[in-house]
Amino acid sequence: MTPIDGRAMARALCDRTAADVAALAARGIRVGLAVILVGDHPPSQVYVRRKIAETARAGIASFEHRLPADTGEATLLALIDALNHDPAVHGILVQLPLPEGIDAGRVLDAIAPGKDVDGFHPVNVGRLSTGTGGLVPCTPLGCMMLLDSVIDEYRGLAAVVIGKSNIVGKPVAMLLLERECTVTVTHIATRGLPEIVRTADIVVAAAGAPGLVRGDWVKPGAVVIDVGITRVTDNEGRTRLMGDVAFDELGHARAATPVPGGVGPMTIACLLANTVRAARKAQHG
Ligand SMILES: Nc1nc2c(c(=O)[nH]1)N[C@@H](CN(C=O)c1ccc(C(=O)N[C@@H](CCC(=O)O)C(=O)O)cc1)CN2
Repeated sequence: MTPIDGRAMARALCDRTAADVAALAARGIRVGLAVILVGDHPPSQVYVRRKIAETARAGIASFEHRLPADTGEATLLALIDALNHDPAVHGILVQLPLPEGIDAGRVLDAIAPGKDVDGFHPVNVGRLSTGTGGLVPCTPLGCMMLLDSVIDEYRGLAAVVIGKSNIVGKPVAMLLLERECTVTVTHIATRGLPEIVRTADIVVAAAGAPGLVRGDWVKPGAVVIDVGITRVTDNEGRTRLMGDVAFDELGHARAATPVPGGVGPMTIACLLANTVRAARKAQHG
C-alpha cells in the first residue's frame, strides 16, 4: 500500500499558489482573504492560526476578524456585508462551527458567492451539482487532488462515500460523479455498511467516527481517503489524532491517506488556491 503524502502535496500546491499570487501582484492585483473566527473553540483557533500563517506565506493579504462568542448574528451579518463590498477582499471565510445561537446557514448565505472561498453558499453548491463551475469546498477539492495523484481513469469506478455532510460527504460525491464514478453515499446509519464498502474501488471516509472502517471492509487494490480527524484520549491520558480508517490494516489497499498528514493539510492549501481563483474571477468575471 502506498501512503499518499498530503503534507507534501499541500506544500507543492501552496508553492504554486504563491507563484500565482506573485504573478497577480506584478499586474497590480493584491489578493486578499478575510478570515472570521467567532468564539474560542480550541481546534478552530489552531486551524485559523494555520490558515493565516499559510495565507501570509503565499503573499496573500489577510484580514483577520476575531469576534467574541457572544457576538450577535446581526453584527456578524453586518461584517460580512462590509467585506462583500470591500474590493481588497477576494475571499471570505467564516470558520465553522459557529457558537450556538448563530444560524450558520443564514451566515453562509450572506457571503457573496464570488467571494465564498469555502464553496458553502447555495449558489456554489448548485453550480457544483450541475457541473457549471463555481467555488468548490476545500476539503472535497483536496480529496480529489489526492485521488488524482494515484488514479488516472475514474470512469466506471465504484466509489463509496461514508458521511453525508454538506462540507465533505455531499460535495465529494458530486465531484466523483462528475468524473463518472458510480457513487454510493452512505452514513453512520447505513445498514450493511461493511458489505457496501467492500464493493468500492474508492473509499472516502468522512463520518467522524474514529477507526470505523476496518481493513477487512476494504477491497484489495482500493484507494482510501480518510477525512476523519478526531482527537482521542487513551487510558494513560495521552491524546492523539485518529482517522475514520484503521490505516495499519490497509496493507492490501493500493493507496491510502494517513491521519494526520493526509487530507487536513490539503484543506488549507485548497483555501489559498480558491482565493486566487476568486481574485482572478473578480478581474475577468
Ligand atoms: N469554514 C470552514 N470551517 C471548517 C472547515 C472548512 O473547510 N471551512 N474544515 C474543518 C477544519 N479545518 C479547516 O478549517 C481543518 C481541519 C484539519 C486540518 C489539518 O491540517 N489537520 C492536520 C492535523 C491537525 C492537528 O494537529 O490538530 C492533519 O490532518 O494532518 C486543517 C484544517 C472544520 N471547519
